[in-house]
Amino acid sequence: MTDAMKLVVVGASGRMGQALIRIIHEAEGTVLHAAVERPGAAAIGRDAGEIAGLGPIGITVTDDPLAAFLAADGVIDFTAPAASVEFAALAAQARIVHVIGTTGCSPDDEAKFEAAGRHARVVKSGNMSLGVNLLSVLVKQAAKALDAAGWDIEVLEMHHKHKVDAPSGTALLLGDAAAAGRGIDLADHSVRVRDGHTGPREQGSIGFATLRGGSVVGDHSVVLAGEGELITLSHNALDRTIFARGALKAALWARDRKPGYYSMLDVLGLSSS
Ligand SMILES: NC(=O)C1=CN([C@@H]2O[C@H](COP(=O)(O)OP(=O)(O)OC[C@H]3O[C@@H](n4cnc5c(N)ncnc54)[C@H](O)[C@@H]3O)[C@@H](O)[C@H]2O)C=CC1
Ligand SMILES: O=C(O)C1=N[C@H](C(=O)O)C[C@H](O)C1
Repeated sequence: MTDAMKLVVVGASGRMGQALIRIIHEAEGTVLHAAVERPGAAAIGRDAGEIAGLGPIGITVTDDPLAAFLAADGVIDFTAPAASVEFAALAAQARIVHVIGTTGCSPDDEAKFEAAGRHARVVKSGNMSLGVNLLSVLVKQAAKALDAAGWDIEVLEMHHKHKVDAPSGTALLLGDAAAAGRGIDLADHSVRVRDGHTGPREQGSIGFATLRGGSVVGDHSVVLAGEGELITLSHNALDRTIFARGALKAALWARDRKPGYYSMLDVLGLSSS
């Protein structure tokens, strides 16, 4: 029997960090090896289980990621772009699995994650849930079937008031899926903001609309708007455990892979859809 996979949670006291600590605690096949926070964070020196609402589990939150990574099998990272870039270099150095859920990353950051995949097994996705990844396959099919002359594509999202990046990683993932279905590059066709006298909609563009408020975990819709009819493909996240479970699945999947840069579609066997 294989040993339980030893996982480090970085960003341990964040919303996702706490959800991950709880899920790892109850899951079979994984064990929490270490919990890491940024230097100066209030959680440093506290018990990770206490922070996640489990009661003490004997893992003290540290600000030394490399020491944690060197004796671990993988790291799960829902933090911030600059932190994830730093962790990617350390995970490559330690030759471990790096699951990255962080959103709002720049093209330059993405290039660094891909480079880290030469030594680490990196899995990155703007959304780790099964539902959103399946939705992206449906969006790609719909965008392919419905031509740009007759059908306009708009991506809508709403998140909690604490979210710092926009459009969400999921909205961009769904926009990418729509663009792939149309055989175009999202970067050349996206309209991320509209304000003032914008003129009529440009045919073939993919628009984004962002809402923020309250405690919404994550709602996404892709609207395909035709003459006299609308098709709406939607996903509503009701609980952060869907992302934490997906991240754990990704870590276990990546454990026996060769170094590389993978997506959640690879993990779920949907990459050729
Ligand atoms: N891909 C997915 O399925 C999902 C992605 N996310 C993304 O995950 C990220 C985190 O989201 P939340 O947990 O809601 O944010 P949060 O702000 O609650 O947590 C982030 C944590 O990372 C910590 N952190 C920042 N820099 C660090 C460093 N250098 N070392 C260690 N820890 C560091 C912060 O102190 C904080 O505790 C965001 O980018 C969010 O968009 C969130 C949910 C699902
Ligand atoms: O910040 C969040 O909360 C979420 N971020 C991800 C995103 O940017 O799409 C995934 C999920 O929607 C929650």
